[in-house]
Amino acid sequence: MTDRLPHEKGFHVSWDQLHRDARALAWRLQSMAPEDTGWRAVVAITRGGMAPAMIVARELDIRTVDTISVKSYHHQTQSEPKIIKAPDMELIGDGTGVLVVDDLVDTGKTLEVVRKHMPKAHIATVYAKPMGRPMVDTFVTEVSQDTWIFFPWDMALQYVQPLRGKDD
Ligand SMILES: O=P(O)(O)OC[C@H]1O[C@H](OP(=O)(O)OP(=O)(O)O)[C@H](O)[C@@H]1O
Ligand SMILES: Nc1nc2[nH]cnc2c(=O)[nH]1
Ligand SMILES: [Mg+2]
Repeated sequence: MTDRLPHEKGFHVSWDQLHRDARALAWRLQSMAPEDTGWRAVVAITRGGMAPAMIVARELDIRTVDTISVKSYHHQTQSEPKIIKAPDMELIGDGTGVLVVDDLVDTGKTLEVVRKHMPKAHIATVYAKPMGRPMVDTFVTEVSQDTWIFFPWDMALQYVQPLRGKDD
Protein backbone atom coordinates (compact mmCIF):
# COMPACT_ATOMS: atom_id res chain seq x y z
CA MET A 1 0.00 0.00 0.00
CA THR A 2 1.23 3.47 -0.88
CA ASP A 3 -0.08 6.39 1.11
CA ARG A 4 -0.77 9.03 -1.50
CA LEU A 5 -1.39 11.92 0.88
CA PRO A 6 -0.79 14.78 1.15
CA HIS A 7 -2.73 16.21 -1.73
CA GLU A 8 -2.26 19.87 -1.04
CA LYS A 9 -4.87 21.09 -3.47
CA GLY A 10 -8.40 20.08 -4.37
CA PHE A 11 -9.91 20.42 -7.83
CA HIS A 12 -13.69 20.19 -7.60
CA VAL A 13 -15.48 19.20 -10.77
CA SER A 14 -19.23 19.80 -11.18
CA TRP A 15 -21.50 17.70 -13.43
CA ASP A 16 -21.68 20.65 -15.77
CA GLN A 17 -17.89 20.96 -15.97
CA LEU A 18 -17.45 17.23 -16.46
CA HIS A 19 -20.02 17.25 -19.28
CA ARG A 20 -18.20 20.10 -21.03
CA ASP A 21 -14.76 18.51 -20.56
CA ALA A 22 -15.94 15.08 -21.75
CA ARG A 23 -17.47 16.73 -24.83
CA ALA A 24 -14.16 18.49 -25.45
CA LEU A 25 -12.47 15.08 -25.25
CA ALA A 26 -14.91 13.67 -27.82
CA TRP A 27 -14.21 16.65 -30.07
CA ARG A 28 -10.48 15.89 -29.97
CA LEU A 29 -10.99 12.18 -30.58
CA GLN A 30 -13.31 12.68 -33.53
CA SER A 31 -10.52 13.36 -36.03
CA MET A 32 -8.18 10.68 -34.65
CA ALA A 33 -10.16 7.58 -35.64
CA PRO A 34 -8.25 4.98 -37.69
CA GLU A 35 -9.22 5.34 -41.36
CA ASP A 36 -10.09 1.70 -41.98
CA THR A 37 -12.10 0.85 -38.85
CA GLY A 38 -13.12 4.23 -37.39
CA TRP A 39 -13.86 4.14 -33.63
CA ARG A 40 -15.64 0.81 -33.43
CA ALA A 41 -16.07 0.46 -29.65
CA VAL A 42 -15.69 2.27 -26.35
CA VAL A 43 -14.35 0.55 -23.24
CA ALA A 44 -15.02 2.41 -19.98
CA ILE A 45 -12.65 1.86 -17.07
CA THR A 46 -15.06 1.40 -14.19
CA ARG A 47 -16.24 3.09 -12.29
CA GLY A 48 -14.95 6.64 -12.88
CA GLY A 49 -14.68 6.19 -16.64
CA MET A 50 -18.35 5.31 -17.09
CA ALA A 51 -19.83 8.82 -17.13
CA PRO A 52 -17.17 10.26 -19.47
CA ALA A 53 -17.38 7.12 -21.68
CA MET A 54 -21.14 7.53 -22.01
CA ILE A 55 -20.71 11.14 -23.12
CA VAL A 56 -17.92 10.27 -25.58
CA ALA A 57 -19.93 7.33 -26.99
CA ARG A 58 -22.95 9.59 -27.42
CA GLU A 59 -20.99 12.34 -29.17
CA LEU A 60 -19.16 9.96 -31.51
CA ASP A 61 -22.26 7.78 -32.10
CA ILE A 62 -20.61 4.59 -30.87
CA ARG A 63 -23.13 1.97 -29.72
CA THR A 64 -20.73 -0.79 -28.77
CA VAL A 65 -19.68 -0.14 -25.18
CA ASP A 66 -17.93 -2.50 -22.79
CA THR A 67 -16.16 -2.13 -19.44
CA ILE A 68 -12.91 -3.09 -17.78
CA SER A 69 -12.64 -3.03 -14.01
CA VAL A 70 -9.27 -2.30 -12.45
CA LYS A 71 -9.12 -2.15 -8.68
CA SER A 72 -6.28 -0.23 -7.06
CA TYR A 73 -7.47 2.51 -4.69
CA HIS A 74 -9.17 2.40 -1.36
CA HIS A 75 -10.14 6.03 -0.74
CA GLN A 76 -6.83 7.89 -1.31
CA THR A 77 -4.56 4.88 -0.66
CA GLN A 78 -3.15 2.89 -3.60
CA SER A 79 -2.31 -0.82 -3.83
CA GLU A 80 -1.20 -2.99 -6.80
CA PRO A 81 -3.85 -2.70 -9.52
CA LYS A 82 -5.48 -5.82 -10.93
CA ILE A 83 -8.15 -6.53 -13.52
CA ILE A 84 -11.23 -7.91 -11.79
CA LYS A 85 -13.46 -7.78 -14.88
CA ALA A 86 -12.20 -7.83 -18.49
CA PRO A 87 -14.07 -6.69 -21.62
CA ASP A 88 -15.23 -9.17 -24.28
CA MET A 89 -11.89 -9.91 -25.94
CA GLU A 90 -13.54 -11.44 -29.03
CA LEU A 91 -14.94 -8.00 -29.66
CA ILE A 92 -11.90 -6.02 -28.60
CA GLY A 93 -9.10 -8.05 -30.22
CA ASP A 94 -5.78 -6.22 -29.85
CA GLY A 95 -7.65 -2.95 -29.36
CA THR A 96 -7.41 -1.46 -32.86
CA GLY A 97 -10.20 1.13 -33.29
CA VAL A 98 -11.13 0.86 -29.62
CA LEU A 99 -11.36 3.89 -27.39
CA VAL A 100 -10.60 3.27 -23.74
CA VAL A 101 -11.99 6.05 -21.55
CA ASP A 102 -11.26 6.96 -17.94
CA ASP A 103 -11.99 10.01 -15.83
CA LEU A 104 -8.32 10.64 -14.97
CA VAL A 105 -4.80 9.33 -14.99
CA ASP A 106 -2.78 9.90 -11.81
CA THR A 107 0.29 7.62 -11.39
CA GLY A 108 -0.54 5.76 -14.63
CA LYS A 109 -0.66 2.36 -12.89
CA THR A 110 -4.25 1.65 -13.87
CA LEU A 111 -3.54 2.47 -17.52
CA GLU A 112 -0.37 0.37 -17.47
CA VAL A 113 -2.48 -2.71 -16.72
CA VAL A 114 -5.13 -1.70 -19.27
CA ARG A 115 -2.56 -1.07 -22.00
CA LYS A 116 -1.01 -4.50 -21.51
CA HIS A 117 -4.46 -5.98 -21.98
CA MET A 118 -5.32 -3.95 -25.13
CA PRO A 119 -1.99 -2.81 -26.63
CA LYS A 120 -3.44 -1.15 -29.75
CA ALA A 121 -6.34 0.67 -28.09
CA HIS A 122 -6.41 4.48 -27.91
CA ILE A 123 -6.48 5.57 -24.27
CA ALA A 124 -8.27 8.80 -23.41
CA THR A 125 -8.88 10.51 -20.08
CA VAL A 126 -10.59 13.76 -19.21
CA TYR A 127 -7.97 14.82 -16.65
CA ALA A 128 -4.27 13.97 -16.32
CA LYS A 129 -1.53 14.42 -13.74
CA PRO A 130 2.11 14.72 -14.90
CA MET A 131 3.21 11.26 -13.70
CA GLY A 132 0.54 9.49 -15.71
CA ARG A 133 0.68 11.62 -18.84
CA PRO A 134 2.97 9.26 -20.81
CA MET A 135 0.39 6.48 -20.39
CA VAL A 136 -2.48 8.41 -22.01
CA ASP A 137 -2.91 9.15 -25.72
CA THR A 138 -5.42 12.01 -25.43
CA PHE A 139 -6.65 14.10 -22.50
CA VAL A 140 -8.25 17.50 -21.94
CA THR A 141 -6.99 19.17 -18.74
CA GLU A 142 -3.79 18.71 -16.74
CA VAL A 143 -3.66 19.28 -12.98
CA SER A 144 -0.60 19.16 -10.74
CA GLN A 145 0.49 15.91 -9.07
CA ASP A 146 -0.37 17.19 -5.58
CA THR A 147 -3.98 17.92 -6.56
CA TRP A 148 -6.81 15.56 -5.64
CA ILE A 149 -9.67 15.71 -8.13
CA PHE A 150 -13.14 15.53 -6.58
CA PHE A 151 -15.85 14.28 -8.92
CA PRO A 152 -19.53 15.18 -8.69
CA TRP A 153 -20.52 11.59 -7.81
CA ASP A 154 -18.36 11.84 -4.66
CA MET A 155 -19.81 15.13 -3.47
CA ALA A 156 -23.00 16.68 -2.11
CA LEU A 157 -24.19 20.27 -1.88
CA GLN A 158 -23.74 21.70 1.59
CA TYR A 159 -24.67 24.86 3.45
CA VAL A 160 -21.74 27.26 3.98
CA GLN A 161 -21.59 30.07 6.53
CA PRO A 162 -21.66 33.61 5.06
CA LEU A 163 -18.35 35.50 5.27
CA ARG A 164 -19.80 37.92 7.84
CA GLY A 165 -21.31 35.99 10.72
CA LYS A 166 -23.52 37.06 13.64
CA ASP A 167 -20.48 37.74 15.85
CA ASP A 168 -18.81 40.29 13.50
O1 LIG B 1 -3.35 6.55 -12.58
P1 LIG B 1 -3.68 5.84 -11.30
O2 LIG B 1 -2.78 6.26 -10.18
O3 LIG B 1 -3.75 4.36 -11.46
O4 LIG B 1 -5.13 6.34 -10.83
C1 LIG B 1 -6.21 6.62 -11.68
C2 LIG B 1 -7.42 5.76 -11.39
O5 LIG B 1 -7.85 5.94 -10.03
C3 LIG B 1 -9.26 6.20 -10.00
O6 LIG B 1 -10.02 5.01 -10.00
P2 LIG B 1 -10.21 4.09 -8.74
O7 LIG B 1 -9.24 2.95 -8.81
O8 LIG B 1 -10.15 4.94 -7.50
O9 LIG B 1 -11.64 3.45 -8.88
P3 LIG B 1 -13.05 4.09 -9.29
O10 LIG B 1 -12.91 4.57 -10.71
O11 LIG B 1 -14.00 2.95 -9.16
O12 LIG B 1 -13.35 5.22 -8.35
C4 LIG B 1 -9.50 6.92 -11.30
O13 LIG B 1 -10.87 6.79 -11.68
C5 LIG B 1 -8.59 6.20 -12.25
O14 LIG B 1 -9.21 5.07 -12.81
N1 LIG C 1 -11.35 11.03 -7.29
C1 LIG C 1 -10.04 10.82 -7.53
N2 LIG C 1 -9.59 9.56 -7.66
C2 LIG C 1 -8.27 9.43 -7.92
N3 LIG C 1 -7.55 8.30 -8.11
C3 LIG C 1 -6.26 8.67 -8.28
N4 LIG C 1 -6.13 10.00 -8.25
C4 LIG C 1 -7.37 10.50 -8.02
C5 LIG C 1 -7.89 11.82 -7.87
O1 LIG C 1 -7.18 12.84 -7.94
N5 LIG C 1 -9.22 11.91 -7.62
MG1 LIG D 1 -11.17 4.66 -11.86
